[in-house]
Amino acid sequence: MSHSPSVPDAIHRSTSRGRGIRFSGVSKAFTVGNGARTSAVREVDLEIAERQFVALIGPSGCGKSTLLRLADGLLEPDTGRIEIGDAPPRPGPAIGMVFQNFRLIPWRSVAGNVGFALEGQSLDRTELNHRVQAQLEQVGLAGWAGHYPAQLSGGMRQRVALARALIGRPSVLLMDEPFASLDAQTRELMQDDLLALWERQHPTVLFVTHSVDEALLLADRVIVMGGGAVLEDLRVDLPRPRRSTDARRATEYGRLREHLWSRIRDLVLADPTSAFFGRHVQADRERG
Ligand SMILES: Nc1ncnc2c1ncn2[C@@H]1O[C@H](COP(=O)(O)OP(=O)(O)OP(=O)(O)O)[C@@H](O)[C@H]1O
Repeated sequence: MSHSPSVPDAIHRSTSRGRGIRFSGVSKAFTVGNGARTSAVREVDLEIAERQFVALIGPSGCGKSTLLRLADGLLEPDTGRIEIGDAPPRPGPAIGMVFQNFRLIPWRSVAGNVGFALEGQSLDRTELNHRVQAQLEQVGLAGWAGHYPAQLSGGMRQRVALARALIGRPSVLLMDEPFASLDAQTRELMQDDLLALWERQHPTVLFVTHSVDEALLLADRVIVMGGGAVLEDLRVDLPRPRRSTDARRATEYGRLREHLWSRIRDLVLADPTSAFFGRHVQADRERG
C-alpha cells in the first residue's frame, strides 16, 4: 500500500486531528432469553490517548466487542460515561468502524462503497470522486474503483472496508477482528499496511483481536479483558515504525508474548464455561 505522491499532503495533515477515548466506570448488561441479565462490561475505566493504538484481547465473551460498540455510540452504557475527546460518541464519519466480515454493499462498486461514507455530506461530485480516488490509492486499490465486492479477494474487500472507514478522516478507528477471516499471508500484509496507514493518518485506534502476535505487532498497549473487566494494561515498547518480521525478532517481543500467553491461558483455565477463543489463538500457539 504505497502513498501516492499525487495525493496532496494537506489531505493527510488534515486527517491528523486525533482525539482520545475515555471510559469512566462503564458497565453494560444485556437481557437474555429468559429475562435474566448478563453482564457484558463491568466497571471499565480506561483512557486511550489521542493517536494511540490499543489492542483489546481476552477470551470469547469477555466483552471486547461490546466495549467497541459503546465507543462507537451505537450502544448506551447502563452506568458510567464514555467520551471521545470531550464529548459523548456519536456514530458518523468521525468514528471509523471495520468489522471481520467487511459489511460491503454487494450491488455497489468499490468506489460506491467507499464514497457511501461521505454521502451525508454536501460534497460536489468532483470533490467526492477526488476523495474516493485518493483513499483508494492509500489502500492500494487505485485501479479497482469500478469493480464489485464479489470480484475481489478477501484481502481486497477488507481494504475497501478500511478505505470506507478512513475516508471520513476519522479521529477514532474502531476495528473488530478485522483480519480474522483472512489467510495467514494476507493477514500479515494487511497488518503491515495498517501500520503504514496509521503512521500517516494517526487516528486513535481500538483494535479487538484474538491473536497475541497481532496485538503485539500493532499496538502501543494491550488491554487484557476477562469477565467484562479490564484485567491488565500492558505497554508495548517496541520501536516504531514496526514491520512484522522485525518486531518478532526483538527480545522484548518474546518476553511480552510469553507473559500474555500465560495470562490468557490462566483466564481460560479459570473459566471452564468459556468457549475456547478462536482459531487464531490456536494458530499463534502452534507458530510459537
Ligand atoms: N445484543 C446482545 N444481547 C445479549 N447478550 C449479548 C449481546 N451482545 C453481547 N452479549 C453478551 O455479552 C457478553 C460479551 O459479548 P462480546 O461480544 O462483547 O464478547 P467478545 O469478547 O467480543 O466475544 P468474542 O471474542 O467471542 O467476539 C457475552 O456473554 C455475550 O453473549
